[in-house]
Amino acid sequence: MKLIINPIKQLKGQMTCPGDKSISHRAVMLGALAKGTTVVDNFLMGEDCLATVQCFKEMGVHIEGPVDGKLTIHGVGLDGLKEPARILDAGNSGTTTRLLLGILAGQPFCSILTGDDSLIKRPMARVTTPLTQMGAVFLGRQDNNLLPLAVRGGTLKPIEFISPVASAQMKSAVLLAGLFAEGETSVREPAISRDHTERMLRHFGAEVKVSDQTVTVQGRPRLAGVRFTVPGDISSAAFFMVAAAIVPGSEVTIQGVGINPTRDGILEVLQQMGAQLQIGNRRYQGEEPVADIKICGGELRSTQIYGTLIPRLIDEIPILAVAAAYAQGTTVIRDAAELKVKESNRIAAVAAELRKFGVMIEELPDGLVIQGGTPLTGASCRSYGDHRIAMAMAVAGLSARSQTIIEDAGCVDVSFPGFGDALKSLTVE
Ligand SMILES: O=C(O)C1=C[C@@H](OP(=O)(O)O)[C@@H](O)[C@H](O)C1
Ligand SMILES: C=C(OP(=O)(O)O)C(=O)O
Repeated sequence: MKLIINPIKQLKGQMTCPGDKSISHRAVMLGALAKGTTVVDNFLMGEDCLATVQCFKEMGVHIEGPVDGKLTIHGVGLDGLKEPARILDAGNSGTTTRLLLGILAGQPFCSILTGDDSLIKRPMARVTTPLTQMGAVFLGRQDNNLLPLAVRGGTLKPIEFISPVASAQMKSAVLLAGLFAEGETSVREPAISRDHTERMLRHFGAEVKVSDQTVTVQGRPRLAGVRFTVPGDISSAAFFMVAAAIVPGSEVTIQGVGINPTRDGILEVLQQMGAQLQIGNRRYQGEEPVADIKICGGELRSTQIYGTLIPRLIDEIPILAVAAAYAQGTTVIRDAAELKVKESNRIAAVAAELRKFGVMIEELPDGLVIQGGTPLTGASCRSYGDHRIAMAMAVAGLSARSQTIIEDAGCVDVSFPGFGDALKSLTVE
């Protein structure tokens, strides 16, 4: 599938974004491990979350839907998963893989997990190493670093894990494994990463303590099914926030966006860049804060993005690089080496594709330097099979001087099915 983007006059109107991807994955996982029924509304019907649903069905969990965003999970309890007869396929999803490895580590059975061409290149030793310390046995290429991975789980012992990277996937893998260990399992991070696992564990009835950068979970909790609505995904809203910000005269309101403080770095950065952004109607959906976000087009200025802000906006860096290309001055992004091990090497992909629009951009080992303010020409872009690169480059084309084409853009369905239609519905040509 190709996305063809013609320069537009304005973006105007109201929209909602699909459900949060991180929260949707966790809802399936904890719903399966709970006793009783969990009903989730606004579940993300993206390919990544559907892969998670399929993996749990393979382990004997009865799941209905998703139909129109409603998913019903008939939980089997902490000890109720069954040995899967088939290889579990996480598709393109790092979150499915790493969190599921944490759960598989605690199962008294054998399982094999694999994924697509991108996922089988992404590092997994970051989770298999602590999970091995807890007592799980893995077999995989490069010292248990690469999928496909075979897992023999079993009785686990709790650990105090000091994580070298601020990664919610690493933290969550160890905390989920900690559910199957007697006693307290803790994870200390160098900076705080998204805390959806911690919030949702509490919602299902687990005991979770947080102090500074350390999270502790008490093993063998009684998890009970819950009902909740998944907030709109701020990482999907990000494309429309930046689109509205860079196209003069635009005015877009995105309703029901998750604004969890461990995820809201983009709001801070866009405000620093001078974007006209209003956050209103703040409320809670379950354990998660949400709000309506209104954003209007105008002049942007460059900024610096680094340090503890990075984990709070890690998935928004490709689209923030597009905002930087339209901003006056030089934007510097540092401390983001993690971008090299996402669905693509996002530092290299953003640099290569924005150069095609005529943007002066330099790659750093851990970031990017972007010279903004020069008008962009249209470009013919690759997606690298990476949903966030495809959507970021589509947005870059909205205010360019000629047509932009994104090849191989079907990958947007990983996190944002209907992205193209949502864009069209707000476009004033
Ligand atoms: O836990 C999660 O749901 C996620 C954590 C982040 O990855 P890392 O933990 O690798 O930083 C993020 O990039 C990913 O899209 C989703
Ligand atoms: C990095 C991402 O996801 P995952 O790690 O789950 O593949 C993402 O959605 O940008």
